[in-house]
This record gives sequence, C-alpha cells and structure tokens, in this order.
Amino acid sequence: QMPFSLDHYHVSEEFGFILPAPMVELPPYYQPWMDIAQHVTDLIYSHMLRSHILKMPLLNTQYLKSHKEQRLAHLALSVMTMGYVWQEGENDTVEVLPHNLAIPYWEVSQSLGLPPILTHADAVLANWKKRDPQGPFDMENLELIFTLPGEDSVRGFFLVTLLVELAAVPVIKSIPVVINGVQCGDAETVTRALEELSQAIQGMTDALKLMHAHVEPEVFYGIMRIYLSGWKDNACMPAGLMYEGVQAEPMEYSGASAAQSSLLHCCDELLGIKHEAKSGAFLNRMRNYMPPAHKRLIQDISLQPSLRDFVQQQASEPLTAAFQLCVTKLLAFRSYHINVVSCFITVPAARARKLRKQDISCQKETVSKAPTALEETGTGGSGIMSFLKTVRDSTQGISLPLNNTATKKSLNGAQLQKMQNPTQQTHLTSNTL
Ligand code: HEM
Repeated sequence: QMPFSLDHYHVSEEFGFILPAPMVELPPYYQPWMDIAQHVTDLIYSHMLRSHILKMPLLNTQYLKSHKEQRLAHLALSVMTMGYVWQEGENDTVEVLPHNLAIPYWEVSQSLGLPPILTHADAVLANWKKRDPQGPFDMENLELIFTLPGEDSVRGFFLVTLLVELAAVPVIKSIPVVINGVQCGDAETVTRALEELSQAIQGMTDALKLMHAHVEPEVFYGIMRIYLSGWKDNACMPAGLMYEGVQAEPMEYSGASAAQSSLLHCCDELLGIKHEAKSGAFLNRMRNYMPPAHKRLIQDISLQPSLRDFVQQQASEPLTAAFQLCVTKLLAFRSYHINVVSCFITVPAARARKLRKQDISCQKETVSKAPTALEETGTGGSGIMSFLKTVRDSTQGISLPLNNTATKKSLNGAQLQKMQNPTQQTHLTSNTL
C-alpha cells in the first residue's frame, strides 16, 4: 500500500490549512467589487451598502484565473453579502440577493467548491496579510484584508483564530506519520508522533487563550456576531435567501463558524472519536463549508485502519500514554473552548436578557444591540451549549486506561490526574456555565 501523504490535499508544510500568502488585489476589471468590499464597514454604518451594491455592474468571473484570485473574490463577495443581508440588523433583513452580486458569487463558489456565504475558509484562512512581509507571523505584524463591523475585536477574532490554525501545523504534519506508523506496525514512531501531536494541541489551546486579550465580549456578542450568521435555522430568515438569477427558490446556508475548521475534524477521525447522532450530523454538515481538498483529507483519514485498535493491540504503555495524552489535550481544548463560548456568548446574552426584562432603555449598552434570534444559537446554527458538551463528552469517551505503574511514575502528578480523570476539569467548566 502507498504511504499516506499530505500531497494533493491543499495543505502546506508551513501553514497547514491556512492559505499561504493570500492575494490582496484582484485584476483591475474587478475594482468595483474591491471598492465596495474594502469599505463595507463604513457603508454599513452609513446605511449605504445596499444601495451601492444595487448599482454595482454585473461582472464576468471568467477573468479570475488562479485559485488565490478566486479565494480573494469569494472573500470579497462574502463580506459584501453578509453586509447586504444584515445592514439593518435582524428586523429588516432581505429576501433576495441581487443578481449582480448573486450570479458572480454563485459562479466563484461553484468553481471553488465552497458555499455562497462567508465561511471559516474565507474569513480566517484567506483573510490575512503581513504588515512587514519579512516580519513574524504574530498579532502585531498581521492585518486583515477585509473587515466587518466591530473594529479591533473583529481583527482580534479572525487573527487569533488564524493563530490557532498556525499552532496546529504540527498536528497536520503528524497525521501521515501516525497513519504510516500504524500501517507498518511501528509503535515507537507512532508514540513519538502522538507526543508531538499532543504538544501541538496544547499550543492550540494556548493560542485560543489570546482571544481574551484581543476581543471584547460585548462587541463580539452585540455587534459582530450577526454579520457571521447565516440563513439556515435562523428565525429571522426562516425562508433562507433567494440568489437572484441563480435559482428561483430561496437557499439556506449556515453562517461562519470555527466548527468549519478542518483541524478538530482531522483529530477526531485520527483518534477515532465518534460523535452522538445530532452533533455528528451538524459537524458533518460543516464539512460542506470547507475547501473540498480539506474535506477529502478528513474523509481519507477516516478510512484508515483504527489507531485506537492499534494502540490496544500493541499493549505498549508509552504508546497508550501518548494516545491518552492526545485525548486529554483535546478534551482540555474543548473544555477551554466551552469557557470561551460562555464568556463571549452566555454571559453577554444573560446581560442583554436582564436589560430587556428590566425594560431599561439600554441603547448605550453594546450587548443590547445583539439580535435576539441568535441568543441560544451559534452562528453555525447549533444549539450551542448542549452541542459543545456532547462533543466534549464523546471526546472523553475514547479514553484508554493506563495500567502500568512504571508509566504512571514517569508522568507528573497533574498529568496523571488529568489522564485518570479527564472529566475533572470539565465538570468545573460545566458548573460555571
Ligand atoms: C470568541 C471565540 C469563539 C466563540 C464565541 C466560539 C463559539 C462557538 C460556537 C457557538 C460553536 C457552536 C457551533 C456554531 O453554531 O457555530 C463553536 C464550535 C466550534 N468552535 Fe468555536 N468559538 C470561538 C473560537 C473558536 C476558535 C478560535 C476555534 C479554533 C479553531 C474554535 C473551534 C471550534 C470548533 C472545532 C467547534 C466545533 C465543536 C468542536 O469540535 O468541539 N472556536 N464555537
């Protein structure tokens, strides 16, 4: 059997799923798109975006040649679409996306295999540039190509998520090593690769922690979130959106969510995590919002012989410990993520509800600008907390017991405690929600 390799999956050694050096300019013919997309935020604030888009010429997509040009075009058209739909908030949405936007958007989407809505692949993976091209890949030196209302918090939200993707590059590199190691029955190689993988998941959690320093919860909840939300399972757009000139019937698409990131899908398939039916169906649906090559990678990982069975058959303590450390780190990422969601959604939502109940005229309070339809629902459309907790619990479900006292001795107390009782931290998290 051919060794498993990352070639052909549009992932890079340096950037993983991130689009390397995205283009920042389209050919001059597409300047009418760029002129609007670069000013979406101001045009939304002045309530002029819809009228500008209605006057935009209908452009032909055949001059978009390369993959990077198409990704930039998709990003620009996505930002315009989100602004067009949500310019007036949840109470004055539109039923129709005008043909001069809808037709080219549909064509570019078809060509890329992405849906005609803003996705994680647009807003995060293809929406970055370096201020100093020779400088580092960090918060200070990174900038967004296009932004949406929410000022610095939008920048923080997309760029911190980008840094989580970057921290995960060693995860992606470990995948073929693990798969090929299992194929050859090489327990030592698999052990080392799983150790690297667990360290990289820890790096993802560390990067996620930056969210608190760069995003204000009230701004995220009260201003930004609506521009990320879609027209599927969304009470303020129950019929979906008609893409004029594309199809006579309205279509439904979920909004942008990091549930569309391929990272955790890859980890789940590699480690053999099986999600409960409803959560699994949601996550599977999110795969249709990924670049097709990334979706294919996840599918191909799922077709490999089971790593967990291999670990059990080998009965090697270091291998079992390395596998279990990956599970523990993934569980810790998901538990921390639940805390983040609590801080950025649950807490501000409670504040907004309280203000409404007290009937306080609260126009000054940013949280009260939030759409009520999204209160308990993620931008991807999920019922947030029950979904996230079920996903966390199925992660925990694949834990393997550690028996050997020598291995237990080699681990420090905290590591061992976490491995033996991975729920401990999780229970604490649940109590705070
Ligand atoms: C302020 C920051 C964040 C908030 C408020 C947030 C919120 C949410 C919500 C509400 C969901 C449920 C699905 C939906 O309907 O959208 C979700 C899922 C998910 N999010 Fe986040 N998220 C944040 C940051 C991140 C980051 C940086 C990542 C890393 C890539 C991430 C990874 C995921 C994953 C993988 C899921 C799917 C559930 C899972 O596999 O555990 N999130 N997020």
